Amino acid sequence: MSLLRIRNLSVDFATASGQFRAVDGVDVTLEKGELLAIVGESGSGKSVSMLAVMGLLPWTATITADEMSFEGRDLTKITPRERRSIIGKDMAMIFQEPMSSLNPCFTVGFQIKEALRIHMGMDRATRNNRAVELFDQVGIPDAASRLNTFPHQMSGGMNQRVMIAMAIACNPKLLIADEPTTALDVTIQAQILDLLIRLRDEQDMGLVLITHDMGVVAETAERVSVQYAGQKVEEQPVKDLFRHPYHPYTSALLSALPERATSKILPTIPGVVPGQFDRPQGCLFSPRCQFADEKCAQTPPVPCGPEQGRALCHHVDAIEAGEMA
Ligand SMILES: Nc1ncnc2c1ncn2[C@@H]1O[C@H](COP(=O)(O)OP(=O)(O)OP(=O)(O)O)[C@@H](O)[C@H]1O
Repeated sequence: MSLLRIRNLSVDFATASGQFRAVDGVDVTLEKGELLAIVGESGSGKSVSMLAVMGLLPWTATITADEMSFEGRDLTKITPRERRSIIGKDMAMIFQEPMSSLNPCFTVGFQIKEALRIHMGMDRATRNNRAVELFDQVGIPDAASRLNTFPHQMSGGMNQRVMIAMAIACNPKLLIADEPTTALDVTIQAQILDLLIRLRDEQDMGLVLITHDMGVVAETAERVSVQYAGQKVEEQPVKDLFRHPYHPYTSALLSALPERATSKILPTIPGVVPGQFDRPQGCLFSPRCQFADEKCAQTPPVPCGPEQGRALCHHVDAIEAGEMA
């Protein structure tokens, strides 16, 4: 039984200017202890798909899925009470901006102990000991006295460690990290990623890492799912994806990596991810794809087989054969 299994997930938002499909038929499978990276540019629906799993989307969102299960439990059918007992305990999520996720009015110690009180039912002394232990575990120096500080008295990196400590406080089986290092400087980024991977190894939890950074993916993940405009366009083990991407969007993302650059100017992908009003009729990547033809513009593609990374493209074979150059 998979830890997380999602089939054909779609999310539509009701907006002042009509319905907007932010996630379109996405599948995600995660096994116990596995590290899956979800990559894609801003606006590709990475966060919304995981917020749907966590039940954290606003009322304007309509979620549909053929299956959305956690350890075999159907997340679409559980009561709000059951959901509250799972979220923050068995399933936890950390966000990009620690300062906007922590409550500025309470000390970080109060916030972590509150999670331990509600989910683990620990008494005051046990909560305090566990909070110190967690701060030590995530590398916060002088843990006991740090419990009494407010978020604004700590650096961004330390606050992100507090967020991680809170997320792992109840030994979650699944941790979703939504661009956990984007707001941090490069040296701290590496420390936070190392910390997440170490915790994954120690606690054997499933980890979903949402990022737009292919460099981070190369260093951390085991499997990669590439999302574009709300759709999954390719999925492969990380080594295979870097060696042989099948979807032109994946190839373009990889070509934009500085270490793969063949000239002084890094290649970019022209244009932007389509929004509510400029969604193409056929392949959503077609307006930006160098291989797109009339068929791509008119007809939505269906995914290829697993041997071709389930690439959502009409021309995988022809591109490989060099017929579309
Ligand atoms: N509450 C909302 N109402 C309407 N549209 C929304 C809402 N939340 C997100 N969206 C839209 O859904 C799309 C996908 O957003 P999402 O945040 O999942 O993208 P992302 O791939 O995670 O990007 P980023 O890297 O910037 O977080 C975007 O076009 C966004 O504007």
